[in-house]
Amino acid sequence: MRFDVVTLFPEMFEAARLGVTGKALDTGKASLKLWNPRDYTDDTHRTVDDRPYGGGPGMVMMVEPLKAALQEAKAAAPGSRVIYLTPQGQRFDQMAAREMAARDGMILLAGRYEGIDERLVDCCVDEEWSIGDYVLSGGELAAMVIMDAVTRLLPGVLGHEDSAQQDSYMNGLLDFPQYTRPDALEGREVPDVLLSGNHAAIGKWRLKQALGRTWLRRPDLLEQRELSEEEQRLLEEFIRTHQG
Ligand SMILES: NC(=O)c1ccc(N[C@@H]2CC[C@@H](O)C2)nc1
Repeated sequence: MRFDVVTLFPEMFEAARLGVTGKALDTGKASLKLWNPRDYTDDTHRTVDDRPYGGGPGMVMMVEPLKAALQEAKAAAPGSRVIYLTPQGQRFDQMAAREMAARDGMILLAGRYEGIDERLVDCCVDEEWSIGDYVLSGGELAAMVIMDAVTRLLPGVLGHEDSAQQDSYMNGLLDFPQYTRPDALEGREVPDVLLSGNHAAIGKWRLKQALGRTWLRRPDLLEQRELSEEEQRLLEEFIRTHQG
């Protein structure tokens, strides 16, 4: 997976070199190259933004430096589509992460200020994506969210292969509760089943908890998900005990 990012703040992406994403970069499962539009200016002030036509607050990123940076990135990553991070984009979710993880790479365009000149979107952007209905001061954090969600799905990146599969949203349910040592803490105990070593019972308990939590917190997710006979029974059991 090749990530190319067009950004005025390449230093922000040092964060991607930590943790699971850092390991993916170190082992070559992913690569990251940063392209700064400021390096593609030709004036002494290295100008990348200007005032908006039609007036209004703030500044807009100019086409030429962005286009020049994008063209270099495209030459270096010919098969990669250009993704612009923006609240106007389609909503990113786990399904989109799975689809993107199958690609060879992507070029992520992170804007700043009030946004980018629309003619850059028209000429050079293939897809617009949003990580949620809120405004950020730049597209960089949205780009890193997508990079993280995609990288952890790449084969061999997560220590335990099926832990990505177990993740909430991978099977359309929220995650079951997790516990680790000590087994008793200020009178709060770890559920006995988890200490039993009975893996069938543990699996059933976890599925029941995932179903129950989804029912309690995100009933909308349940509506979109077919339940098997066993899942339906486990959920009904959860609801009965939940209602006391
Ligand atoms: N919700 C999101 O994914 C998102 C993406 C980008 C963003 N802000 C940038 C700054 C200027 C313009 O390029 C857009 N805010 C929110």
